[in-house]
Amino acid sequence: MLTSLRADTGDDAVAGLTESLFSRIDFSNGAVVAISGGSDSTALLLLLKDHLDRNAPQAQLLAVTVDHGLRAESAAEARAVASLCATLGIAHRTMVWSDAKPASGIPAAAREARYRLLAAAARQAGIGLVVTAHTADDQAETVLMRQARSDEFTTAYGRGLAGMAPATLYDWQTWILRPLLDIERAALRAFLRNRRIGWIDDPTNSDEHYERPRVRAALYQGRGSRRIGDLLALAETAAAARTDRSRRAAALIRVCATRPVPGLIRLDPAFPRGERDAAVTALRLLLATAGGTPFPPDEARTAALLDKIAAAPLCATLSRTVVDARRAGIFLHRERRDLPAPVNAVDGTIWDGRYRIALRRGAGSVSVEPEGNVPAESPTMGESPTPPSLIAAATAAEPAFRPVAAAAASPVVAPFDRFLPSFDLDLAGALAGLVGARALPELPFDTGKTPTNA
Ligand SMILES: Nc1ncnc2c1ncn2[C@@H]1O[C@H](COP(=O)(O)OP(=O)(O)OP(=O)(O)O)[C@@H](O)[C@H]1O
Repeated sequence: MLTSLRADTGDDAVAGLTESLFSRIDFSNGAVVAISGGSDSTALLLLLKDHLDRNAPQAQLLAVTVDHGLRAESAAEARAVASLCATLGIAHRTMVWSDAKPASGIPAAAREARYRLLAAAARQAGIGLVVTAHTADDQAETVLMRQARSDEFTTAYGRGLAGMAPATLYDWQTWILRPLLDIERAALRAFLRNRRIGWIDDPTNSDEHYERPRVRAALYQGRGSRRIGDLLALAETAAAARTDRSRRAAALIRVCATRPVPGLIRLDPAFPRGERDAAVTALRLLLATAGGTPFPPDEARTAALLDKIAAAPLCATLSRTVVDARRAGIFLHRERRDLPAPVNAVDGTIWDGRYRIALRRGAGSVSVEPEGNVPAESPTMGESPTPPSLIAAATAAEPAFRPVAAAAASPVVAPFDRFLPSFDLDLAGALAGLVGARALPELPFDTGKTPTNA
């Protein structure tokens, strides 16, 4: 639903608005505001500053600008933002994207770099929260772009049509919140004019060589607000459906999945008989987690696999994961093909998409490679013995360090480790519990209402 903010808004109305935007967010560990100097992020900075001054004056507020180095003016623009922040008494930092730029796919690479640098600035300041100024206009554009790409099936119940999540966990560590998703850009600009604050217009935002500006132009040809309101309503319905399906998939995993040994997941034979959409979603995410792939396998292929599993026995591979369905259960483990070659273990890096490496303090040179052949023993897991050949196959794909005690590997939930949208928090938590990954960091917002759409 669109929230209104009008040009003639007085202090009381702004206080009411900021209350509705920010009061469910816990700022006690501070916040980074991602500010490009454009209208949206400048307005966000002012609104949040107002809110914190009134409600949490001790909270640390840090404005961060990423200088992508893609336009001649970018460094000067970052300085202009720094100077605005100095006037407002807000700490500011510029992070420079200094890596070599790719020949194509610049917007995606810039976005990737932007989140990495924003999260790094937050981490270095001891802040766990980044706030961005994505607006209702941005959300409507996202839905239009995804509509243009998706097929009928995704359009009906698409993950994509839910648009941007109001919150995303980045690197399983830093929360990115988007509190302005219900507010139109025009309203934010009116607010800035009212306060006599200027902003920078980035010419890339209207460069129709890029997809988003083309979609933006098309959006306004269809008469702004009404169209945006319709697209937001569509996104809200899709988000609710997606969150619901994701929660049912999480419940299925909690009931049906266990981990007999590291690297091996066992599903109860009842799993394929769960609600179909939830079972397909659960299986997609389980396959990606077991195989260490950032994207889950295709929905249609996973649905076909689920049908075959129901008619076990079966041994098949999807998403680098062997699926072995037999009387004792349905077992998933990393396939042996294309495991990483022996390499030097680097602290904090991810091995095979599945494990985060932590070197022990003072460890010298450490190598990591797959465990390889192990003798098949036959431990008994409660009442149901796990087939020893499966334990051996799963263990063979586990990481082994040399020297053995110089490092440790902790499991990660591959499809959500980088970006976890709030729609899937419950599902990510169920997967983390299953594989023994680190628990999710505490939520800095109230999940009962927005910003999780839950
Ligand atoms: N260079 C940057 N430095 C810091 N944050 C940024 C930068 N670019 C974008 N962001 C953040 O991401 C949000 C969305 O980015 P996008 O490029 O879609 O914004 P925009 O429409 O240009 O918004 P704005 O008018 O605030 O620049 C911005 O509102 C801002 O919070």
